[in-house]
Amino acid sequence: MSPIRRSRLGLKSLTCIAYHGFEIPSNAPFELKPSPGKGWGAFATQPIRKGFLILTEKPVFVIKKPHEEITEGDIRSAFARLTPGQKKQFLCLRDNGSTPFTSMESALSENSFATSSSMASPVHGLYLLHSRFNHSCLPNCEIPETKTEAVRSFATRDINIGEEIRFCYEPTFQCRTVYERHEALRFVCDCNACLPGSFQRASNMRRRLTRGLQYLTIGHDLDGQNHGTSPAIIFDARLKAAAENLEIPLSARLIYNLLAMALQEEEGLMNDLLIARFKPSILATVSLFSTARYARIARLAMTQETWVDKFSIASRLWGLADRADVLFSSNLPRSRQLSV
Ligand SMILES: C[S@@+](CC[C@H](N)C(=O)[O-])C[C@H]1O[C@@H](n2cnc3c(N)ncnc32)[C@H](O)[C@@H]1O
Repeated sequence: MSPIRRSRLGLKSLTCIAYHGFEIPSNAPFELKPSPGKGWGAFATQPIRKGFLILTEKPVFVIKKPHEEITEGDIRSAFARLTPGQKKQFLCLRDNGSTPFTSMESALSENSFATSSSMASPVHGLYLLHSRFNHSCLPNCEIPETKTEAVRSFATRDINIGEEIRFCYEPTFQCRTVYERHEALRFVCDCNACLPGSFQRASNMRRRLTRGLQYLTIGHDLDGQNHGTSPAIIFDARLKAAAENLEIPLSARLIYNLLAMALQEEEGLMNDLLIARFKPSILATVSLFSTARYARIARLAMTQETWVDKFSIASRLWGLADRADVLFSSNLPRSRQLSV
């Protein structure tokens, strides 16, 4: 049989065994192989310590356009500029490790990352290796947003040899129930938070609560909008209005922030990247207390080892009004940056 055949993309495609031809850096701590029920995936070939940089990867090509404006023609032009070796690897891409993609657009959307968080200059890059990482709602790896074209993955906990390396495809999933996650993913994830059982039930509750706590502290929902009743996140109309007007008192704001962190810790989602993202705003809230005794309690809370303990100490502030509350809510642009 000839190794060359016409693919459904209308391009000459190699009959390659999916992904065997991909060039993995010799020091990369993983291999690509089939992952039961998930096509192919990346599996640790050595123990990977928490915080370890797993892979830095440059894109095969980038397209500087919003995702919805990228056309088949844009991708064909980018493809035409590739080296023969890169073309060969691109043509080895398979939909979930099995069938050839039906269009260049679907090949790109399954294998790309948006690398610019700026709405003004969106960039989509095609990444052969990171696109092999499967999803988990309880991941052991994270690929932080980046403004550079190279994307990097980090271990968010220790990963054992032979364990699959998986990241969460959508950051808002920490606030979404299993039903909402599967609807967005369009496949059924098999992690502990998704499999029916007591962990899943507790997980749904934690994630729903985290979403509500975020609404209370940022003043809007995950999509940046204030929501009426559908879906109802905050049922108490006065509390909801206070959140949207950023009138939640400092004491409650700190408690909500710490409870959200404690819930993520309990869920198994806590990691150094998450702490780096949220701790500065929590410390900023702590620094705003002007009543000496409240400020002392807030600082004491932050010295505790776990987020549950931090929350537990901060709860002593519940219902207490600080002199800085008014200042805080009248300083909207600044206070919007101070929440989880
Ligand atoms: C970017 S690809 C990941 C690599 C892919 N498994 C492969 O063989 O090339 C994304 C696709 O992998 C599959 N997938 C990823 N995570 C999964 C999971 N947790 N459960 C089931 N399928 C998953 C889905 O079909 C998804 O559309």
